[in-house]
Amino acid sequence: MSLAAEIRGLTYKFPHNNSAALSEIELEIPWHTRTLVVGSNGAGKSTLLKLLSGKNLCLTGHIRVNGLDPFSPHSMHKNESDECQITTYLGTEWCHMSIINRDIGVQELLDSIGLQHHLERGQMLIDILDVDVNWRMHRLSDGQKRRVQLAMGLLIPWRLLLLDEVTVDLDVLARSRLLAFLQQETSVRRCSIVYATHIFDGLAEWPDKVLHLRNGRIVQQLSYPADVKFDLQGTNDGTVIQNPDNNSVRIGYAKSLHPLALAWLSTDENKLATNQRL
Ligand SMILES: Nc1ncnc2c1ncn2[C@@H]1O[C@H](COP(=O)(O)OP(=O)(O)OP(=O)(O)O)[C@@H](O)[C@H]1O
Repeated sequence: MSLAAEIRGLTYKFPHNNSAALSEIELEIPWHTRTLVVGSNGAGKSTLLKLLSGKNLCLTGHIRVNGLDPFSPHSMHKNESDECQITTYLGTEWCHMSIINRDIGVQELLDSIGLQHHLERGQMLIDILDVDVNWRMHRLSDGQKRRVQLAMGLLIPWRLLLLDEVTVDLDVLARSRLLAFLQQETSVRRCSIVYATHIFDGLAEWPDKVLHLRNGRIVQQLSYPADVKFDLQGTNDGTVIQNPDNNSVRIGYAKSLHPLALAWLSTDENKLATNQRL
């Protein structure tokens, strides 16, 4: 299988919603890559990740993850010859589930998902995320719960990891260690990551590709290093210069994707305002 994921001609509408949440999506995710999805609230990021994870059924278009339809029962379970599960989706809802917010220990939770079969990986995640296995879930802060979710969610290796804004309440140290771990994972084993976020700290050189979603459409895709250059010499703090002759951008001064996200979302807002006036 040459691609981790492939989407062709995907258009998706939620029931009782007249406008499409995603329109005419064409996307290829090669193995060993990290794709960052950028877009304003409601742009379609979560919908895209949920369709890739098989949580929602795609009726118009074609989605393959690891060569399989993510909605088919075959892709839900681990293949016996493969130690990995096909997709892991980690979203923000987990921390609010009542089953998590009760008097249960972290050790019990980790044991219940098979820590004993992944002891070395489990210990590494516990260290990276600074999780205390003696914690009781009902006494944890949001950020501590998030760390437990990530330690549990990443325990069993995956082929495609879908991260839906789940690093938002981590402290900077845990987030930075986690990003380094994820980068290492995609370089040492056959897997890829798609990560939707509004927080761009520490992400300047983390992705291989950045996708800009607007109103459910992919309006730009930048590949590293060809299309993204950081101008460390310039004095024009945070200016984004779009090359009119090709798909590339030059990001001024700050080695951060924050200026790029800001420029993209401001364009989206201006386009929306123009469309509303018409
Ligand atoms: N369950 C649902 N039923 C109907 N419409 C929905 C549903 N979930 C999302 N939508 C609509 O689909 C569009 C895309 O939503 P989505 O949640 O994918 O956006 P997002 O980019 O993840 O936004 P955010 O940054 O706010 O998380 C929005 O217009 C939203 O109103």
